Amino acid sequence: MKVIKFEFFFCNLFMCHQMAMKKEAQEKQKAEQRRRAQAVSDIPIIWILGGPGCGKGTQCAKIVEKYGFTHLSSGDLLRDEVASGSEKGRELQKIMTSGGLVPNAEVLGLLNAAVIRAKGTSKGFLIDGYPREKSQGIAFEAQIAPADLALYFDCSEETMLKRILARAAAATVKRADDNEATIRSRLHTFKCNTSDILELYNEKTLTINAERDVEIIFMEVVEAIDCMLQKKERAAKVC
Ligand SMILES: Nc1ncnc2c1ncn2[C@@H]1O[C@H](COP(=O)(O)OP(=O)(O)O)[C@@H](O)[C@H]1O
Repeated sequence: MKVIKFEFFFCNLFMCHQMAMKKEAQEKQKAEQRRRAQAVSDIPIIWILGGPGCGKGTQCAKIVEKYGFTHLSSGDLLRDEVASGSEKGRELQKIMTSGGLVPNAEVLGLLNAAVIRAKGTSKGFLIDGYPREKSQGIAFEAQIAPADLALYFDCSEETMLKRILARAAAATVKRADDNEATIRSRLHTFKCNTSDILELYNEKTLTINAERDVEIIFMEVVEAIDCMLQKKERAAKVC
């Protein structure tokens, strides 16, 4: 009887110890996440939203030229993974050529790694093509850092379709997803998720009419970024 009690006591002690260790590891992980988020949140983060062919790429190039920000395109990061020829890349390619969304864990992992690589020298991040779903935005802000601004390039479906078809016809290197069926599917995926994102991030989103001249659109972009940078600077002084 005594032996059983003794064993029971040690078994409980062992379990308590295991639980305490697990809790400690979880706390450490949370603290590390907070530390990383703090380090990144000093750097401006801008989400670039809009459907395929809305002109995000053109505006991102102009923003990089003016502000020297780091441009991270989720589509480019995924295409790099596909080009690496890995098993994971082959899986991703299947989803991408269907016009659907790849699992967020993959995209966020690639973005997170790219942010970590660049954060020591970056003046700001342009996160292009992300979030594509409300849940992606929530995961990004919890795991990387809050976004300071979202720019949504609003464009009609006909214009986007026309632009991508024209771009595909002129391109020397064809993208596997630039055929009419996949473009329609990409437009559909975009349409299904965007209103939820705009609703959740309404306060930090500027909707820009992307059917106009590139330079006129860029003037609006610059105004929004300058305003955000001033706000961030003022907030840093108060802290
Ligand atoms: N944030 C994301 N979440 C899930 N899938 C993504 C994301 N970004 C890109 N992708 C995948 O990569 C494909 C190409 O993305 P992208 O180059 O941004 O093209 P698009 O011109 O359609 O915006 C998308 O159709 C999708 O399959």
